[in-house]
Amino acid sequence: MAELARVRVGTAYDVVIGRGILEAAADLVPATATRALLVHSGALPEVVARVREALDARGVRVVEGLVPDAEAAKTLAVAGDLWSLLGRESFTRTDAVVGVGGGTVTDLAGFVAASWLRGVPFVNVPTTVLAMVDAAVGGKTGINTAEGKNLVGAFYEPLGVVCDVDVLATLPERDFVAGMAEVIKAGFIADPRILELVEEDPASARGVGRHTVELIGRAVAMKARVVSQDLREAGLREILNYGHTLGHAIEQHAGYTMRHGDAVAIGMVFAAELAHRSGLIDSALLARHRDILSLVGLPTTYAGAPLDALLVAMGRDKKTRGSTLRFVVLEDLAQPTRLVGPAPELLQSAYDSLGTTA
Ligand SMILES: NC(=O)c1ccc[n+]([C@@H]2O[C@H](COP(=O)([O-])OP(=O)(O)OC[C@H]3O[C@@H](n4cnc5c(N)ncnc54)[C@H](O)[C@@H]3O)[C@@H](O)[C@H]2O)c1
Ligand SMILES: O=C(O)C(=O)C[C@@H](O)[C@H](O)[C@H](O)COP(=O)(O)O
Ligand SMILES: [Zn+2]
Repeated sequence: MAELARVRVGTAYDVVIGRGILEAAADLVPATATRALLVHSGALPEVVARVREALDARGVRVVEGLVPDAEAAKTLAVAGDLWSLLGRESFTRTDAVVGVGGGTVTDLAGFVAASWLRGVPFVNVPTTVLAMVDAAVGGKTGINTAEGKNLVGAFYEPLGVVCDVDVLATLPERDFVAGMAEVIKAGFIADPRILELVEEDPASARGVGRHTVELIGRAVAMKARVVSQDLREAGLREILNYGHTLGHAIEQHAGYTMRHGDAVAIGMVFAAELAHRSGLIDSALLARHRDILSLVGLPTTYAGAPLDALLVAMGRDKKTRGSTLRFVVLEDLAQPTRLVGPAPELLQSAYDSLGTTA
């Protein structure tokens, strides 16, 4: 058991990154808790068993909250099933929710914790790269609706986040790489050293390699800095949405069958095209987007829908004001800004460029 890094998020909680540290999740559950709802998808029985045993050892009675895998977990029906379970088990405000899994599980578990009795303690045990660096950190919880991604949710912070890098050994490469989209996002918006590390050793972005722990640590630290200043997304926090305006619309259009990280990768290329075509970034920075995303195996092209089919969902993006779309774009590396109300022709030409490999 080794703790490798600890990142404080605001004044509220720590994200601990280490090896063999899963059991630490049980220590984060308040001493007053007599029950814990263990939310997981059944995909990682050994990981869940270790957390369950650690809770048992503390005298906390574990209630199994088995949910569907991936985006199928983030629905009103699944949240409703968990609320019913909490009701049947008479969960009180001193009891806890523990989410063990990828970002879909931690988003759902956090939302259920935020809404049950208007808020009960919860702990995150992220098991994907994406959940470690992003979803489990920062207090955004929620579910999807047919109309859009994360349209229902709450800002609600965990008591702590335990990232055990050892669990990534079983993560399929495609899911590992999808999580790296959010790490690369952190590189473009705030921490260019991330981009250098990936370019130097792309293997560390495809599976656990020599730079992986540093990549995770840097991305977590970046997110912690941002959310510590702007938990409720009054302004600064919007930068974390780089690539998400189009990305979320693609996910909704595809019926939530595409990996979030893949959609965000495409969305970042789109945002870079918007910035380049608006005279904000040069062709080298635009090319760096396509190059680094391709280097790790992320998609950079998309022709799955006409732009018109995505504009409705983009209109429901949380950054939209009235009917004015707002995109996070770069004006230079690590200098994010907003592009407000881009002309339809600009949107179309940037979008058309995604249909090619140019
Ligand atoms: N709340 C936030 O701030 C925030 C930030 C980023 C993303 N998200 C959300 O996170 C979700 C995506 O999360 P994700 O990419 O982790 O997807 P996911 O939760 O669907 O996990 C991907 C797949 O990996 C499997 N898996 C998980 N851990 C594993 C492991 N260690 N070994 C083997 N298989 C494993 C899962 O069972 C699943 O099939 C999206 O819904 C997205 O909207 C939220
Ligand atoms: O934490 C944030 O803020 C983010 O925007 C991080 C994103 O990577 C994440 O996908 C988030 O869930 C998107 O939030 P939303 O508010 O656009 O639904
Ligand atoms: Zn995201």
